[in-house]
Amino acid sequence: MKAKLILENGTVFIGKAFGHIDETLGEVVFNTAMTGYQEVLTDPSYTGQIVTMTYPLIGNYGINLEDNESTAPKVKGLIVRERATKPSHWRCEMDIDGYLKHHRIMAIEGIDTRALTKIIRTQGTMKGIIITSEMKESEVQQRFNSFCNKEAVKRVTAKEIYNIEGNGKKIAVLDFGVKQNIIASLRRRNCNITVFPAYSKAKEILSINPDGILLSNGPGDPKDLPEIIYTVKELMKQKPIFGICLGHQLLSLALGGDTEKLKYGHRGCNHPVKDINNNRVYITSQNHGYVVKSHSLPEDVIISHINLNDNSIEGIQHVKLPLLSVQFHPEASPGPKENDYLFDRFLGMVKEEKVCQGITA
Ligand SMILES: NC(=O)CC[C@H](N)C(=O)O
Repeated sequence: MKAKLILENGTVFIGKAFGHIDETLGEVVFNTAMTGYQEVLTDPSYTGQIVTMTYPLIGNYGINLEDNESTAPKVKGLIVRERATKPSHWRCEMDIDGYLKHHRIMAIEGIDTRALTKIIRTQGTMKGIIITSEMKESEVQQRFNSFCNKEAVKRVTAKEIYNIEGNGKKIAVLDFGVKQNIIASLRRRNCNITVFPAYSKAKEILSINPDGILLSNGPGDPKDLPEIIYTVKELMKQKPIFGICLGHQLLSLALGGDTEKLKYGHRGCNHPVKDINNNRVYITSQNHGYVVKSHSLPEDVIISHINLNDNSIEGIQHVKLPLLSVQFHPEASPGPKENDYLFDRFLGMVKEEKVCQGITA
């Protein structure tokens, strides 16, 4: 069935609908990963967003149910150049069309994703709507005006506290939309994990007396979460903390820093980041639209990682307190696994090893 993608700036792309055929509205972003579409679809940080994959063929190895980053796709929609209709892989359990249909996610194929990406890159991230029937311009505008993603964390966080047994360090995970591979990375290190819903109070989290706290990734603007920033402020004086992506932004805000929206975000699997601690460059997996503002952090916070494409802040550490956070995804999924060492650095910090080296913020 013929479908249209209409952008907020008025550009119209014509393609063909697949997945769940309906109408969908979201913030249009692009991801440059060549593989890993399944992990992208199920990463809760994409809640409210329609993702364009810049790699031209998507779905060629199908979908397996083991590699998902959460129980269902979280994207608002998917845009591809070409959808593979005959996937081939020994772990393939279904094709992407069937998977999206099952979870009622709309997608569009046959789009010039290069042209679309160039628009986003030059004009910035904007809203978009995918429709299959005619819609008046005023109605499209109304849809755009109605879009709001402020409740995204509430939608994807755990509804209740749960525990995953382990005989290692006791780690409290604040779930803002946690990716499964963050949990798996802690499990591989035998941690005893307790996952808390995003709006849990500091007192509740501290009542289990964790050895360390992990602030997870998650969707939306960190500044929409003032209650959580307040909780982080209380926690950071008492326990070692590791923040990932949204968790890094929330920790930075709690420390007195500031965040801002990037023009078109960083989403992909090959972003070079320098770790100031060991002076090495790592290839990182990224998915964020906001970033910690340069020169906004207080003097006792140092920058531990920088992005070599645009020099933006990719990680921070506190000089006195055991606090560390990164903007990228050390758990990968999708992407290179070489940043996994950061989980060890965090657990080292929990064991009171010193990790403070960096440049003044
Ligand atoms: N992956 C994440 O945690 C994303 C953080 C935040 N929602 C952003 O877009 O910047």
